[in-house]
Amino acid sequence: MTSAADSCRTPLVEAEGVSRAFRARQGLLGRRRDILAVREVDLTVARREAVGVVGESGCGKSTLGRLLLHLLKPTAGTVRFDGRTLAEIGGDRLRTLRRRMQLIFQDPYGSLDPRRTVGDQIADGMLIHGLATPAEARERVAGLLSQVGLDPAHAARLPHEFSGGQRQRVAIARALATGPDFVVADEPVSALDVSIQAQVVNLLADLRESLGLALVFISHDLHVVRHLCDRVAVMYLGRVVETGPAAAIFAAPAHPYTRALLAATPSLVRRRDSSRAPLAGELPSPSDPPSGCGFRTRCPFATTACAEAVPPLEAFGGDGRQVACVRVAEIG
Ligand SMILES: Nc1ncnc2c1ncn2[C@@H]1O[C@H](COP(=O)(O)OP(=O)(O)OP(=O)(O)O)[C@@H](O)[C@H]1O
Repeated sequence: MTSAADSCRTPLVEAEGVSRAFRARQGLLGRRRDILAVREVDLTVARREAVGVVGESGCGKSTLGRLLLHLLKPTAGTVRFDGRTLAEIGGDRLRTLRRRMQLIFQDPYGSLDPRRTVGDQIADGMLIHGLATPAEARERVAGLLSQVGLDPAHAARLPHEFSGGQRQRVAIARALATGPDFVVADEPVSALDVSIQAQVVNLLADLRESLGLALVFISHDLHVVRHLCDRVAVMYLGRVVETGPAAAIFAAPAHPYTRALLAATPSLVRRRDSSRAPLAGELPSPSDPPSGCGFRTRCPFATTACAEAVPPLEAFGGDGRQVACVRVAEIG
């Protein structure tokens, strides 16, 4: 049996060697091919920790988020939640764990039923999991709405009666209704007007703090990730190429891809830093990645050695970071 102290030390979520393949057609009439959307990813999320997952479109961020929540099954590797391997449990035990993990989507309108009141939709999780009677659920819905900054009297409204930012607040209230300790937020503000993105990000930051949530925050907005996250995992073609404390990575990115990604966000770049050139060239197809390091075809530092083997993620810099690049020590 594990003691309470052991259980606090165990990461809440642990992905080990996780991969996920999809069979997909290339173009309208093309052959079916396997796309390895996520490749041999190791990632841990501690209790109360916020981990940002960043990278270009198609690099596997959403797939990884769904694997961590067991909404998708890995084709290889394991995901553990609170010390238990999710693929090995089922039935009631999995349902009990499920209420502790929630997903917040990019598009709150798409994830809310347009014909049901927001109150009923927020109450669903509590009723399905038997956490409350209908009367208790109504009361808790009112509390959740005020917790996310909405008027509790608006529980009887339909989703279209809210603005985009308010709808995302409703989606957050719905995710919190089952009392999760792990939340994956997949681009939760990118569909919103820029003027209200910060309000929703601040709400997420406050809720994380007050409720002690572990959060995986998937985003291509590096400013938001820097503001919100303790740690970052940078993905390229399904693999994590750099991971470590957010402050260290944003101050001095080590992997050539992280450097390029940050260089593409001008206000994050120190002036006259010539080691960071923005990304050149096309993202290779995930169904036909380059041999060796996936980034080598766009990397200004690549040599023939980079084509030979996939570089492992290795400790670098002594600040808790890991980098998958055989040249990282040389390129300074
Ligand atoms: N259900 C699916 N069937 C086939 N291919 C898929 C499926 N889901 C994802 N993919 C492919 O897997 C790769 C990774 O997709 P994923 O959505 O995880 O990336 P992402 O980094 O979240 O992208 P974005 O930022 O655009 O959401 C892409 O090439 C995508 O086309």
